[in-house]
Amino acid sequence: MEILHQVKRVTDNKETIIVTISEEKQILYWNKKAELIFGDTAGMIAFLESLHISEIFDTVITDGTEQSLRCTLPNNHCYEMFIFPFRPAKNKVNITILWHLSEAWESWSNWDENIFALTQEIIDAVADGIIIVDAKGIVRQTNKSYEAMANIRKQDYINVHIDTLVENGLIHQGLSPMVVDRKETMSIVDFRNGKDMLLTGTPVFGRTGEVICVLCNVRDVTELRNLKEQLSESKRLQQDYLKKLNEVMSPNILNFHTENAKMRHIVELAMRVAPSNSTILLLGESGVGKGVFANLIHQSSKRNAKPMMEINCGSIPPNLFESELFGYEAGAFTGASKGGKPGIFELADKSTLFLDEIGDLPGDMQVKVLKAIQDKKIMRIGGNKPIHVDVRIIAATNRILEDMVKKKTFREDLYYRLNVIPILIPPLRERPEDILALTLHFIKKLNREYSMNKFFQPLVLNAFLDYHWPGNIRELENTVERLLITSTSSEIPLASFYEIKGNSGNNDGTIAIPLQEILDQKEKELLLATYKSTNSTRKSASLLGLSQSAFMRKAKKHGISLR
Ligand SMILES: Nc1ncnc2c1ncn2[C@@H]1O[C@H](COP(=O)(O)OP(=O)(O)OP(=O)(O)O)[C@@H](O)[C@H]1O
Repeated sequence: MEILHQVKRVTDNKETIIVTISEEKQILYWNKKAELIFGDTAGMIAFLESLHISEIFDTVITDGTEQSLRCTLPNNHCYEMFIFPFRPAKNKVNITILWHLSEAWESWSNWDENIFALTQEIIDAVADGIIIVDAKGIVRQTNKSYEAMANIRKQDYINVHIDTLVENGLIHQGLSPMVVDRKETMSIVDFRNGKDMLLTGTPVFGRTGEVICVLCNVRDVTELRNLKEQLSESKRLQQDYLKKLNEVMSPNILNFHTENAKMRHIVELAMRVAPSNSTILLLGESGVGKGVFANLIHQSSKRNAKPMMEINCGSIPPNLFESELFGYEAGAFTGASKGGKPGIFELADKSTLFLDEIGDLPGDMQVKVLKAIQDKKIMRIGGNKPIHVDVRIIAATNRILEDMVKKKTFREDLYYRLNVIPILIPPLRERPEDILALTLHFIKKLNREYSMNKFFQPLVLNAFLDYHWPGNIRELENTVERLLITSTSSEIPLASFYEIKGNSGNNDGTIAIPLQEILDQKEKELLLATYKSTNSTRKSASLLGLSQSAFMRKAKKHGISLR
């Protein structure tokens, strides 16, 4: 006993806690530090029981070996606990327990207080959260930003082991043990206090290369994640949009072709407005592709599950207008069909109604169409209850509606109703790239349709580029078709183009027909005419003063088929 009291005297001045307990779990003595931390013997016994100490005691007594474990004492500091047997007499075993503050803490607590306070001030001034964990996994320092971010009380964290924080649900996973393990900077994203926190742990090395502590930098990335999600959402939309745009730019979809930059911008605009319900007014000369555009917009809209309804206001007899637009009830007039008939407005419900040649809409119909668009309701002829219609309007005209408004032939109020998003499609002569692209497209298409393999001589393409195409794409398409179908040879010469378009096709007279081409054409005509009349290559050759083989060679060159 005397020896123990001497030990006590020595250890009273130290950080070490020392307690000796009899086999019957009577506390035989403790040092000052133990008293300070546990308060009274009941507190100490309760603490030991919480560690299931009886089992450990049994092992120590029966095996006679020392046991050690790590635990957090009521002062919230982490200690190494050593339990070993002490035999004061034969057949008597007491248990001695020593608690040492963990080494890492010792090195921390050995810091000069002023330096420690200075570090605290520095990390408090940082906007990111900072949390310093020693190599054993015990939280040593936190800064104000971290406390605010994680909504914690400093005392719940400081000197508490990371595992205890995980157990208490204060954090989900500990980063610092992984950093200590791998000795390298690591990051994790943890969800704490309703926020996404990006934790980056950097190991701090001591002079001998051992990890002293881990400096964790914590950043609230909730906003960043939201922005990232928004960004990826907008990227997705952009991808969709680009995909759609590529689809429409690709020659196969809706047969829409363009190589012209201005047209591409117009298509982009059309794609942007397509998903909305806004009314669109397509303007441009006849044959520029207003109908194709209307289709394109409808196909790219949310209404594309139903087909687009189309009416050409320039081709409906005035007396049929109202019934075509709004329909009629059974028996509304003589000749009305029995069951009545829905008009195009009703048929276009939940879809798009394309009002082509809107400038040709008669005055009385202008009022009714305006009312239908405004009220989103129509009344069948002979009907007495309005019918709700959900219709997106696309109107088109090659007329200058402003002039018509000025001349009072087109209602101003209807004009403004329709002119919500005007899209002006330029004439073909203003987009030479399209003349070429469309010509080649139509040649390809017709060759495929008619199983032919015909082509234009390069000069024909030049002439196409020089021609002013008053009828725009429609005229171009018809011209290509006529040239291909009527030509007897596979190679279409310039002369054929002039036959259709006349020399006026050469707008400024700068393209002259090359002599060789005229001669070729004439030679071909002569060969054909002679062969048709004689039906014999030998006779034709002799009439033309050629050898038979020369005649055959020339006929082949001109694509004349010889039976
Ligand atoms: N970009 C294009 N790619 C391929 N073909 C096109 C294109 N634009 C128009 N066309 C073709 O040109 C012809 C005329 O087009 P569309 O009927 O759409 O012109 P429009 O401007 O509506 O004419 P109008 O004012 O006379 O009604 C159609 O055969 C159409 O298929």
